[in-house]
Amino acid sequence: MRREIRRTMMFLNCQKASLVKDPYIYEPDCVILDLEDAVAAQEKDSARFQLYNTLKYLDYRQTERWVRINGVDTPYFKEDIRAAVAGKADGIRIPVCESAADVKVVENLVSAAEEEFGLPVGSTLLMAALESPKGVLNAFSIAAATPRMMGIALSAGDFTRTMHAKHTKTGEELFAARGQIVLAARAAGVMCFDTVHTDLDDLDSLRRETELICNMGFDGKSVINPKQIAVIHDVFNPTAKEIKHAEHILLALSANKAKGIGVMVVDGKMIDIAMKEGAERTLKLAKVTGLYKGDLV
Ligand SMILES: CC(=O)SCCNC(=O)CCNC(=O)[C@H](O)C(C)(C)COP(=O)(O)OP(=O)(O)OC[C@H]1O[C@@H](n2cnc3c(N)ncnc32)[C@H](O)[C@@H]1OP(=O)(O)O
Ligand SMILES: O=C([O-])CC(=O)C(=O)O
Ligand SMILES: [Mg+2]
Repeated sequence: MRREIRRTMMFLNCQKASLVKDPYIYEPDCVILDLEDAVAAQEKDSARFQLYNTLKYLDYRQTERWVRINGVDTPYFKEDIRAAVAGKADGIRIPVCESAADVKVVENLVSAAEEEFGLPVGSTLLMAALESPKGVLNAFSIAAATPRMMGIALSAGDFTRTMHAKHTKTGEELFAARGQIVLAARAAGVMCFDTVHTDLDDLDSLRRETELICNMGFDGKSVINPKQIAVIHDVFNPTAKEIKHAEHILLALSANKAKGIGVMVVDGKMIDIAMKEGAERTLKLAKVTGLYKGDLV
């Protein structure tokens, strides 16, 4: 099912039936059925077989279904694309994407598979994981490579490896990449996602990291374990105070517009037309998540 919001994209190892059978019970916005690094080299074929059957026969309810194929430099990715499209995945995540040309290679195969399996050409979304200096530097051309592009994501495991950087809890090694990715995504009009948090037991640092990327403008975060979902949703969901403030802004802007007043004070803050879109975004997110029942958006 297609989602408007994608706060969480949870990885599932396609090698493990126990993981892929019912992940929707944890209510992530999206799942990423992984054929790449979570799957051992000798298990690629059986994981792909399991992927196809999972997509075809299991009902993931409200959860959007993505497939992480193997990279375009591997012998596996062409069959991965056929299986994902045949199973009607919502989208395909391209790992270690380095250029718009990589996106085009995948897109051409996706179009061919859509024709082969009788789906409308263009119906499968794409997203790209940027995991190397080249990928991050090419973020804008990758994000703008095709109308199928849903978003771009930072993948810090491979990024820190290729940068010879340390993966820290404070994330200074990721500042430049995060900044570049969120800028490129907004310029191209696509979504952007932060990397997985690998420290499974440290939910406090997950919260701090999620607050950082939420404040920067990211739309969501990749997830490796169900216990990370509630923390991330909690950070992304607007608070009652934010919802009230957004309502006050929209009401004040509309009332003052009629009087010819452009700048005003709302809840102690200066407000003008520049704040309208942000307030609307807050209320839309609150509406989709069931936190706002009003009719201002
Ligand atoms: C750098 C990268 O490329 S990241 C992307 C590739 N990595 C992955 O896909 C890894 C995804 N995550 C996992 O496989 C697992 O969470 C692990 C291996 C990290 C930890 O596994 P566990 O120690 O079993 O986790 P935990 O004890 O918290 O599991 C609790 C429950 O959640 C389930 N669960 C754990 N992770 C997931 C997941 N990613 N998706 C769905 N269910 C999950 C477990 O099956 C378990 O269910 P149960 O109670 O019915 O038995
Ligand atoms: O996409 C992710 O966050 C996981 C990943 O592949 C990486 O960190 O290299
Ligand atoms: Mg990776």
